Amino acid sequence: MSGERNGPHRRDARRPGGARRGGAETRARQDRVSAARTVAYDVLTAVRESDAYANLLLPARIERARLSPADAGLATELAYGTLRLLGRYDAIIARASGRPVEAIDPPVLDVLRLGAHQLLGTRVPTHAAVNEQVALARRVAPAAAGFVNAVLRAVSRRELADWLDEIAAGAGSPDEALALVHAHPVWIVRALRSALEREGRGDELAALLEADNASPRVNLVALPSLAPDPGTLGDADAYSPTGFTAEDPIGLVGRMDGRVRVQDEGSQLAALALSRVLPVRPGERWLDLCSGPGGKTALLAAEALEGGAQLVANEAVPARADLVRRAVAPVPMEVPVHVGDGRDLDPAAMDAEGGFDRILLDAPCTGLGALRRRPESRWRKSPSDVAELARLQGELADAAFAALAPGGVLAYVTCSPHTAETHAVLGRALERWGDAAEVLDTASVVQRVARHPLDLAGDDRTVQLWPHRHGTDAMFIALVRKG
Ligand SMILES: C[S@@+](CC[C@H](N)C(=O)[O-])C[C@H]1O[C@@H](n2cnc3c(N)ncnc32)[C@H](O)[C@@H]1O
Repeated sequence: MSGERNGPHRRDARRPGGARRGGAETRARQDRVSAARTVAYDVLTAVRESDAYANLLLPARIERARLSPADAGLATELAYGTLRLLGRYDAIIARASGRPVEAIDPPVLDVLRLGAHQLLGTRVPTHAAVNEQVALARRVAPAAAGFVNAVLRAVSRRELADWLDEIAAGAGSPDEALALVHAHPVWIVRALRSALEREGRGDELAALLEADNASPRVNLVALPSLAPDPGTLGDADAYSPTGFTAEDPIGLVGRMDGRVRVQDEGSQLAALALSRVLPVRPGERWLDLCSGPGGKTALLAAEALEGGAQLVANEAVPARADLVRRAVAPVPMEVPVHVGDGRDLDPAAMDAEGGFDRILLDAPCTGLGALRRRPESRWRKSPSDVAELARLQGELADAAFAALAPGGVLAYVTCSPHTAETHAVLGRALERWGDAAEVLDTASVVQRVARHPLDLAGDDRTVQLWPHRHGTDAMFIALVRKG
């Protein structure tokens, strides 16, 4: 063993300049950063500097770097895990370095965050995590390599549980402690708590925050009548009758020509609540008002085809309207996709003079119900987004309700559980609509649609799904009938 180690040195020493080359080789080895870490670091940089979306950027970077499946998995874990838990790691780095993170150069801070995640959130051995991050620091901020080494060694000297106790103890309030430990902004912790408390389930808050920090499974939808039964393709979902998981989801999607798609189970239940609220009368007219990128439109189209209804889609953003066209292409029926602001909705221009029988308003929202899917999103949002979106949601709801035919049903859906976007928008809309509107027992409809009973809480008129309780995104669904 010692011979193996000494061999190269002896050989180098006999050659003129050999010792120098040996030093250079050692330095080169020390400076090596694995491709997976380089990709993860590049993604962190792009998210910080250019507001990039990690879930869009990462696959392209993985492909460009030609990572093996194992390295792609490591790069994904490092980038997503670091971004999700950023607030927690910043608090730990501040303590380990003895200075506020605002005083650390952003590129160096990203190196430290990536290192902290390897040390506290993965099984990467300590020496590999520290050495590679120091090598990365030498590449991106050479003067800070010693600092990175010292901080990461300090981080590595304690277990995660000890660090969490320490940052919780240093927090200014119980809410701030929860926010630091579970890596959510405080205002989001408060919003989620108040949504759970509204259902009498405030004690589930920690479970919800933890569920937001886990990677969601890849869930699939088999378009009814067009794809084989979900149970024959993989493991059927617990709740969605059209949903399932499979061993090789992406391969399966590739082979099924758009008839099998990636779709969250909660999104499927939201679309099915509308398509199955009542038996479909042939010739019914359906509208998907805010349809991009078209996940729910595709499912609605398959359901409309089965029942003999017609479907029209609308989307404000042209590029997203194109995605809707692509999503519905495998369904053998014509689904016109309009581009326009849903608030200016004109049923006559969509060939529905008498109004629509069913409208899905899957409203633009903060997406606080899908935090596990978009790792950086929680740090980018602010309470002012909520107020702005709530106004838009109310205006879209008014336009949708006005476009319903008598007896028609509106599904108001958000992938946010924030009560300002759910109950408050709905409550104010119902006041404006008065006796013309009746909220249906949405909970019974969703239970009837679901494969197995769901543990739903709160008011039966609306449904709130949750990642920690149902394994879905936190979708809100309310069915409203026009008198
Ligand atoms: C929550 S997403 C819809 C997701 C879609 N239902 C699906 O399942 O794939 C909301 C969509 O509304 C669009 N949108 C935003 N403002 C709009 C408006 N004023 N009118 C119509 N669509 C709008 C957004 O571009 C976005 O594509």
